[in-house]
Amino acid sequence: MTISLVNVSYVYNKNTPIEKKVLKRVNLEINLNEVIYIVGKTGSGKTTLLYLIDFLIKPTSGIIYVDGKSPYDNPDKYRKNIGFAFQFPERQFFSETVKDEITFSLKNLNIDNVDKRLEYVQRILDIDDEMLTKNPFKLSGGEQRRVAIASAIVHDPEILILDEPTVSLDYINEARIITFLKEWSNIKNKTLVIVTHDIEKFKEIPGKVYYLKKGKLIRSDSIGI
Ligand SMILES: Nc1ncnc2c1ncn2[C@@H]1O[C@H](COP(=O)(O)OP(=O)(O)OP(=O)(O)O)[C@@H](O)[C@H]1O
Repeated sequence: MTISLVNVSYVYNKNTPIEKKVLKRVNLEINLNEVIYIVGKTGSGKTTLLYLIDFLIKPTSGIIYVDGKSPYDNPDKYRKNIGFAFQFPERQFFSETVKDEITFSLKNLNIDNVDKRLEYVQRILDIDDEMLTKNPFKLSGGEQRRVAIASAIVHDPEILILDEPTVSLDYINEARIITFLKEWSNIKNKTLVIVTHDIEKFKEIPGKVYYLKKGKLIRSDSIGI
């Protein structure tokens, strides 16, 4: 799956006194097997850009294509191929147990092999059986982050989008996430889009780097390629 943004602009509260132009004529192509980093200061529009890439919002102007077609006629069809872990995991949780949280999308998308898929994400994200029985809202920050990512990848999407996956994690949890990302990015036909304000942390995972500055998306030197 290739996602293309062509001259995409985004304005919050357009034509009101609190209008805020966030993205200005952004061009970006996300191809299969790529790792893409989006870096920028706080408030530069990184999360807004991710919402556009997941078709959660529509551009104010410009066009988004998926494999040459508009995703907005049937966004769920295309979203099946995308996993999104938000910056604040507790805002994406809604289940009473970690197991229900992780397996929700499998039931929702009518995917079989629930046990196998669950086992896989438990292994790759270091989630033990005891954690499965816990309330996701009561986990530590590092555990919540792993559960959020597990929920985002359990249906085996092609594209994984992560908003600040390592922010406010201790060293051990950060290392776990980096190890997972290395493993996942090496799987064939997977694409990774990572928003971060700290690109240094990801230097072991080669990828293209883009900077968001004053609403413009600028290609920078790649890391590790
Ligand atoms: N729903 C909204 N309504 C109005 N303005 C918004 C809304 N969401 C975000 N903004 C504003 O748009 C700008 C970009 O926000 P965004 O969250 O995309 O930035 P960011 O780069 O992800 O920031 P951070 O690194 O702090 O998470 C900010 O100035 C923010 O205040």
